[in-house]
Order: sequence, then C-alpha cells, then structure tokens
Amino acid sequence: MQQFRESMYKLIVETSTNLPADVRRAIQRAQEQEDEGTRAALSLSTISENITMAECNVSPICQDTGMPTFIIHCPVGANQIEMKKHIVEAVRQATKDSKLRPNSVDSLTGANSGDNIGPGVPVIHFEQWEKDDIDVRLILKGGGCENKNIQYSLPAELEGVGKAGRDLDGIRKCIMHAVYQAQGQGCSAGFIGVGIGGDRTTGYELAKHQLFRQSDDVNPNPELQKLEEYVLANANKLGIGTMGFGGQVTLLGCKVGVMDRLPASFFVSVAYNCWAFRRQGVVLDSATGAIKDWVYEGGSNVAMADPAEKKKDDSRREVVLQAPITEEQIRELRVGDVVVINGAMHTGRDALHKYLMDHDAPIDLNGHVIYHCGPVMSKDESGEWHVRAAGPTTSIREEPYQGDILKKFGLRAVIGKGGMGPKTLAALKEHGGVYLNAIGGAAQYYAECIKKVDSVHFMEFGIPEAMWHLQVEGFAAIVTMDSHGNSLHAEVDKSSLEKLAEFKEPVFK
Ligand SMILES: O=C(O)C[C@H](O)C(=O)O
Ligand code: SF4
Repeated sequence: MQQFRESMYKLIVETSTNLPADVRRAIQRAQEQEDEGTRAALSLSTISENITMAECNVSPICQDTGMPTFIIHCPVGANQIEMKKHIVEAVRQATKDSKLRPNSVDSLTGANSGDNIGPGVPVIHFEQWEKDDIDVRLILKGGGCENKNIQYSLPAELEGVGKAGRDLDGIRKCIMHAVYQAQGQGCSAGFIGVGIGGDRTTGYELAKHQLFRQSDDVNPNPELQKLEEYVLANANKLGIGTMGFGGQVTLLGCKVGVMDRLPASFFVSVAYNCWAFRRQGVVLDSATGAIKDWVYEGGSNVAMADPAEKKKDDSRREVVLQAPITEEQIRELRVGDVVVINGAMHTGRDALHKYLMDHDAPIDLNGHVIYHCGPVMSKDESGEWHVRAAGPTTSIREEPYQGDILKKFGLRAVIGKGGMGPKTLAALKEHGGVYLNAIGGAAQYYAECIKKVDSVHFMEFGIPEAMWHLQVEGFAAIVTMDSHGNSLHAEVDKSSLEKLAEFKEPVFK
C-alpha cells in the first residue's frame, strides 16, 4: 500500500481542479439552451472559461473546496486504520499546496485548524465488499450549496405547490419546491440528489449518495426514472436560471434513490450541488495502492468553449469604475448594468461583518467596495501573499448586518452572489449603494483580476474569514440590486414562485 497516499493526493487534486466530463457536458448543453447575450448565457461563458482556467492552472475550480467526503469500498483484510491516516496526510498536503482551502472551523471558537483536519473532518466512510480492488470516491461539496439542502417531512403544506402527501406526487412536489427555494444561492444551475425514506440522517446520506451516480445512468426503478425525467424537464420551467439571473436552465441533473422508512416518518431529503459539481473516484490495486482506473471520465476529454467566442449583448451597459466610488456614480447604475471595477477592494464575510457591527474598521472604507469572498491564499518565500482562487460567497448570510455596515462606514458597493434581502435593499436606496452579483464558483476567473494583495487584517479569523485588502483590474459583476429600490433577486423569486404554483395539480396518481 506504499502508493495509497500518493493516489489519494492525486484524487484530491483532480477533484478540486478538473471538472469531470459528464458535468462539463451538462454545462455545455445548458449553454446551447440559453439565448445568446442574456445574463445567464454570459454567466455560463464565464463558468466555462473558469473550468478551463482551473484545469490549466491546476488550481481550485471554486475557492470553497467543501467538506472533503471519501466513500471507500475495500476487500476484507484491507487496513482501514492505515488508509485513514494516509487520507488525512494527503488532505493536509493538498491544503498546504493550495489545492484545498483550509475549511475546517471549530464550531464553538471559530478557530480555523488551517489544514482541513479537525473533529469530523475529513469525512471518511468505509464499506467492505467482495471485490479485490479498493474503490475510493471523493466529493468536494461547498458550503453555499450545502446550505440549500432541504429535508421534508410528509405530509406537508408547501409554498406554491400546496399539500404534499405521502406518495409519489407528494415527493414530486417536494423536489420542485427544493429547486425553487435554492434560487441562485447554491450557484445554479445545479444537480440534485434525492433520498426518499430512511430517517433524518440516512435520508440525507442516501440523497448525497445519489450524487455519485453516473450522470447518464438509468434508474432501475421505472417509477423513479419517470420522476427524474419529469423533474429535470420541469424544474427548468421555473425560470430561475444560472446564478438566479433568470433563464432556461436551472437544473442540470436529478437522481433519486429510495429506502425503507418507519411507519410514522416519511422524509424526502434533497442534496443540492452547485454547477461546480466536484466528484471523482479511483480504483486502486489493493496490494500497492496504485491507481488502476478513474471512475468518472476525466474533464480533459471535453474542451469548454473558447472564451474568445463570448457573445456580447450590445444593449447591456458597461460602466467602468475606479474605487473609491462616489454616490453620484452609484446613483447612475441600474439593475442589469455590467460594472467593471478597478482599484481597491476588501474582502469580508461572516466573522468580519459581525465584528464591524460594534468595532471600528482597521482602514477608511469610505467610498469603498466590500467583496463577500473567502479566498484560497498562499505565501511565497519572501512572505508575499498570492490569491489562488477567489470567487464570491453567498451574501444573504450578511443580511442582518450589511445595511448597518454600509451606512456606518460609507461603503458604496457590495459584491457577492445570490443577492440580499429587503433590509440591504432599503440601505442601498437610503445611502446610495449598489449590490453587484459576481459569478459564483468562478474562482480562477476572479483570481486573475486580482493584481496585488496590499495587506491583510484579522488573520486570527482564519484565511477565508480574514479581511484581505486587494488591488483589482477589470473585475466585472452585474448590478442586481440598485440604489433605486430595484432587485433582480426579488423579481426572479416572485416569478419563479408563480411558476411553481403551476405545478400544483397532481401528475403521478
Ligand atoms: O465559502 C465560500 O467561499 C462559498 C460558499 O460555498 C458559498 O457558496 O457561499
Ligand atoms: S461558491 Fe458556489 S460553486 Fe463554490 S462551493 Fe459555493 S455553491 Fe458551489
């Protein structure tokens, strides 16, 4: 088993940096379906470009490299204690090499362990089987889409679709609702795994296991096969689209599994995975630990579209802004405009927003831009920091703080993804601010716009939560909430709820 650790390292790097062929094909199909020049089509082009960049740079596709989850099948006699040790070391090394972001955070103190190792992290499941080889699957599922997982207990009354009973049609309603409630916050277009039955724990486990299925497999249960096809075809009619910008494609895949339940319980568990659907697997020789084969077709076989072919919509206004920005400049912006930022930008997410509520900022933020982002960083020998991956994080978590912070420090622009709520919208209007939606998961694309790391504050919050002071060039994002009370997110939410209600009538009787 001398090669086992190295094989695990290769598996981690491949999973984090090279999106597999089936996921790439699903994204390409979505590109074909979207109308040229729309926000959704532009976002998909950026996503495609990002996929290629990650592969070329051998760097994380998305900065949130998720909760490393290993599922291992091994023959009787394989040493699980040894394997576990090697996996831990491989995770540690991959984190050191910036292939994984340090993502393991003490839930009570907030301290980041710095190496992705901690109680319960990484997740490793073993199962014995009759075969001679070892099969190791890895999924790197990020926190934003994990937050959009949802579990239903039937019977239930669901927004939009109404009563959901303990039958196939009730299950159908749950899944349609699950796609609706995710909106763009889990970086749609997404993939869903559904677990019917089990208890609260095994139901979710079953749902996650569905994400490991081959994307073109056919469900052996004909009823579930029909359900999968139905959901895939109809969820796209909700019009949520890529990043919740509206569009033809909201869902890229749907896999449903079933297990028994208790008479009193009926759970439908939905695991939502973003477009950055990072899962791979290897088949290993159980004597040496060497890789014999990869489980999913590698991404390098499917080239994504050349970004030079990116179609531009001439009706879309593009505004270049140099930070710091004035109120007048902000008041001119409207939902739909593309803003290109040059100059200073500061990252800040959960820990910083909480802190700034009752403390001063370490620098003058007047007229500045805050970026909801937890980057992957590395330090070179001379002590200089470099950004390895830096896409946006889900902004809605900062909803309780953002409006107050905007006014308190005179910020003019907030960049994130998935949009924010009414409190922030009101503050943008009152104070003269704008919310810019960056493309979630496009971590390589944005890292390239960051030309320099000026300095950092609050390293005690850990790398993702620290406040990084950056210099950017050509950082493009779309205005989705302006200073005149308009919110694209509120509009898409409203129209998709109306569309969801069209799926109220029974389909599976
Ligand atoms: O933690 C992050 O960087 C992003 C997160 O996965 C999110 O989608 O909000
Ligand atoms: S930022 Fe988006 S693409 Fe990245 S892990 Fe979170 S949900 Fe997925």
